[in-house]
Amino acid sequence: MEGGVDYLADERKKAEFDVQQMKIVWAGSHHTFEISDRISKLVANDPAFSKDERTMLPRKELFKNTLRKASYAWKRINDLHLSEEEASQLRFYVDEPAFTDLHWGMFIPAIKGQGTDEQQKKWLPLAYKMQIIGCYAQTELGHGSNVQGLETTATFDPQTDEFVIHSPTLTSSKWWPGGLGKVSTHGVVYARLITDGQEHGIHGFIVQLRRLEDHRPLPGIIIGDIGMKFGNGAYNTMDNGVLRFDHVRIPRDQMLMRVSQVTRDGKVVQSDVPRQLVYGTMVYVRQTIVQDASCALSRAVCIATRYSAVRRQFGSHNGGPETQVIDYKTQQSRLFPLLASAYAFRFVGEWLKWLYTDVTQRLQANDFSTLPEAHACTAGLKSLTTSVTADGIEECRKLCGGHGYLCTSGLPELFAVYVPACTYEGDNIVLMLQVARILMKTVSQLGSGKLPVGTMAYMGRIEHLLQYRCNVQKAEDWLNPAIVLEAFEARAARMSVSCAKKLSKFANPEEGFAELSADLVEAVVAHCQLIVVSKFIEKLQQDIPGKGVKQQLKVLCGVYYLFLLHKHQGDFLATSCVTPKQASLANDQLRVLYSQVRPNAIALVDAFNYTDHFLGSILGRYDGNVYPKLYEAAWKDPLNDSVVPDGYHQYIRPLLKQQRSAKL
Ligand SMILES: CCC/C=C/C(=O)SCCNC(=O)CCNC(=O)[C@H](O)C(C)(C)COP(=O)([O-])OP(=O)([O-])OC[C@H]1O[C@@H](n2cnc3c(N)ncnc32)[C@H](O)[C@@H]1OP(=O)([O-])[O-]
Ligand SMILES: Cc1cc2nc3c(=O)[nH]c(=O)nc-3n(C[C@H](O)[C@H](O)[C@H](O)COP(=O)(O)OP(=O)(O)OC[C@H]3O[C@@H](n4cnc5c(N)ncnc54)[C@H](O)[C@@H]3O)c2cc1C
Repeated sequence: MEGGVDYLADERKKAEFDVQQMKIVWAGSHHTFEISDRISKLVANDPAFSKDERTMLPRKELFKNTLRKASYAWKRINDLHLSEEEASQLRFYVDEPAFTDLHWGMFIPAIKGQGTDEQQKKWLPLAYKMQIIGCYAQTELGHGSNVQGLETTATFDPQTDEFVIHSPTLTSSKWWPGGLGKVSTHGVVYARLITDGQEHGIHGFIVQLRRLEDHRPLPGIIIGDIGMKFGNGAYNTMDNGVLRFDHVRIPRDQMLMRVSQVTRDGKVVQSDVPRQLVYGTMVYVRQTIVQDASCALSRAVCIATRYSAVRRQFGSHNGGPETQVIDYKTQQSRLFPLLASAYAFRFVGEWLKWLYTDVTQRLQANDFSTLPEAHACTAGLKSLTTSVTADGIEECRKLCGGHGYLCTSGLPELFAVYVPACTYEGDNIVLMLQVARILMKTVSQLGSGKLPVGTMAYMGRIEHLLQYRCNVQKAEDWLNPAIVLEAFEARAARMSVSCAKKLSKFANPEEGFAELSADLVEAVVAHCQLIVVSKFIEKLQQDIPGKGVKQQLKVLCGVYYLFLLHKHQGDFLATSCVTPKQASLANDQLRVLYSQVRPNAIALVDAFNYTDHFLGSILGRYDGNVYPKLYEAAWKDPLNDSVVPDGYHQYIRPLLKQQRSAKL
């Protein structure tokens, strides 16, 4: 502990639950806790992983530093014989976006999901040993969301048994892929398959981009970085790239052929797996993004909560200490719902990981029935959780007042790194509209006897949900999970049915869908919030050991759903799911829950088990020793290297002199 002082020690004494057990609940199991605890400390204690000056480095130095860290991380992974799980934790705690994220997170999964057994056998060992480094090259200058609109072509040449990869227009230049700009030797490149003059849609191809001998681009390839992105440090450690092909030839067996095959004579043969598997890597990554959302949000909340307990303003009586800002009800009403959301996203992320694993096992057994559910849940939850997290990080910055705006608070960089999550892996609105299509299809099939399944199963009780009347009489009734679930189900179902009714009035359904798309997005938000609420409630039905742990989670769950109910009162009232009186009782209960969170707030963020290295924030320091450290850090800024700044003689002195002579 810094100087032996723990400014948050009193706060920690107030905790009413077993923090160590909560750490295990947060991590998911003893096993994952043990690994993340050990690896996060290993990274934190290694000066080679220091991130002190990241926001002050010019781009070239910043990038070189990232290369150094990534190569050192790889060395540590090998020297210590880390398992795949430990290695991925190590990369996570190094906490610096790098080409390795795309290599392990998209290139390898794309080959695994879309390559045949033979292709996997050939490419995966090279990738696992990092003898080749790969990226995921899908998006182009002209098209990202509209994957079917990509323009890069892969034309089969039966003479040579090769594909010719070509960028026919400027807008067909690949644009954005991470790791592409300066590092990747290979890419899974998405292109329009053409055989015998006929188009066969978008497919993935493994294309070598750089020579393995000297890293120079292969003939016919133009490649580079797309330039600086938002924020200091932040995502600029990543070499998002541009790539153009001029009739580049690759062997036929480098088309990923699990979904469709091209034969020696140029025939396209469809496998019995659905075409949508070409989108499978995106489904995988969207699922991981939901888990990442809870990490990013919890990190911001940890900083804002600790600082809110350290910071005091106003309210001193008889010379006593001023009020800790965490005791202001307005501060609690902004902070505690975010704390509750971090826990809610953790549990829904855990569930989504289970769903994804289940779907993958079914796919391997040629059962494709749950693919639409996987698509709807990953797309919807990715959108919901990233939007709330991005806004939540910014709210945490405001909760930290002026000091939150300093880079040393860690919040500006966290925000800058995080916000593109609302765009990459599918723009959040575009993904919501995907879920809207599935919701509308589900509603339209309700009369056909086909019962909705999975997270849409509640729609099967549509008659009941349309008749539903909430019977909350007093504030505490809102603590009953069954009542809450029904209210959320009825709201989501009624909003979907209302959209479906309006849609049916349009002669052209596509026109109707476009016209009503803003309403549809609101219905999807209601549906996705229901999923998160229901998974939190399900979590509470499990056996959760540890003194007071389950009770704290019940309180957080209540904060999560009652905050949503309060924020979206308009929906609940407009659909007559609750009365104004019941909405007001919900808000009364919410205030009671805030006061129950208050004494446990610091312990609830300690349960994330983040090291000071990972948090990267003076305001969020474990010991709360904020002011001396802020003061100390200011003097490390390069601007303070000299007492008189560079430029004084050139600009300041003449200015002052001129004013002096004007006065005389
Ligand atoms: C981490 C940092 C790095 C970042 C990396 C990146 O960003 S990488 C780049 C990330 N880039 C992006 O994320 C791009 C975002 N854009 C897209 O994903 C697609 O272009 C689209 C989904 C918006 C439209 O697709 P489309 O033009 O094909 O048109 P359509 O809407 O007519 O759908 C046809 C059918 O397919 C179904 N279906 C759709 N997707 C999936 C799926 N994943 N799975 C299963 N199924 C899916 C859909 O439900 C429909 O089913 P139905 O009704 O026939 O039963
Ligand atoms: C940091 C970062 C990293 C990335 N990494 C990669 C990578 O590794 N590999 C890769 O291939 N790509 C990558 N991308 C690209 C990313 O996947 C795309 O930018 C993303 O899918 C959004 O597509 P877009 O840029 O075409 O947005 P656009 O679709 O042009 O979006 C612009 C606006 O139009 C709206 N809009 C678009 N279509 C519709 C519609 N049908 N209905 C209503 N509104 C609509 C959107 O909501 C948005 O407001 C990355 C992007 C970023 C920012």
